[in-house]
Amino acid sequence: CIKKQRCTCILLFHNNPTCHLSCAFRSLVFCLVTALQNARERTLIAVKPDGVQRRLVGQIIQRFEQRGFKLVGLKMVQASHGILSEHYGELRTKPFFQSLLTYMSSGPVVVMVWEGHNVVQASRKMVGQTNPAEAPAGTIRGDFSVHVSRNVVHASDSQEGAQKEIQLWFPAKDLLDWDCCDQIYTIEV
Ligand SMILES: Nc1ncnc2c1ncn2[C@@H]1O[C@H](COP(=O)(O)OP(=O)(O)OP(=O)(O)O)[C@@H](O)[C@H]1O
Ligand SMILES: Nc1nc2c(ncn2[C@H]2C[C@H](O)[C@@H](COP(=O)(O)OP(=O)(O)O)O2)c(=O)[nH]1
Ligand SMILES: [Mg+2]
Repeated sequence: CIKKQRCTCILLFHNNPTCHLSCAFRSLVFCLVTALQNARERTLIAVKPDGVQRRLVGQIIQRFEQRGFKLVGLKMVQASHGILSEHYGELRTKPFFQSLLTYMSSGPVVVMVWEGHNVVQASRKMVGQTNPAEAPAGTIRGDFSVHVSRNVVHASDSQEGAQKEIQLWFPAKDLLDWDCCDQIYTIEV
């Protein structure tokens, strides 16, 4: 007698009070689990070589922290063409693909995994359009960049993409599950 659709649980009442109670309990558990899963959504953010060279790492991290997201993985790496070709596999046929790899491997990148409610979509909005000329002021690209080939930061563009990119850049053991003491003040669980 429970119909589940995402977190919307509809109870269809009938005459058996025991079953009614157990249904209510199950739907409550389902809602809690769904809320926790949403809160654990993760995305991959990378400060590209131009962002590192221009000492923008701190300001970029600060934007994600102050929005209320939780940092669960962080490293600085000199990325190889191998990992970058996989990361940008969908752009393989684009005319700028080789120059993109050259630019992305030209210096260190700071790669991060951020966690939180709706983090994939929210971070795309915080980052702004691919072409900084179209990115509004207030977004990272809109505030810190002028040209599409030097747009400072990467953000996963879907939950599926985020999962693949996180697996590509981080072994699971390097991602930390930790309790944020302010979590109850940033989402409703
Ligand atoms: N026309 C272009 N000229 C130069 N570089 C480009 C161009 N279009 C895209 N790029 C580079 O390729 C990257 C990947 O392009 P994509 O279409 O995935 O944009 P994005 O998703 O906004 O960026 P990213 O994947 O790095 O977050 C861009 O971030 C940018 O660095
Ligand atoms: N040089 C050059 N680079 C480009 C062009 N289009 C995209 N890129 C680069 C910048 C992007 O951040 C990166 C990845 O492209 P994307 O995944 O389509 O965009 P985005 O996810 O970074 O917003 O590739 C492009 O037209 N020319
Ligand atoms: Mg992209």
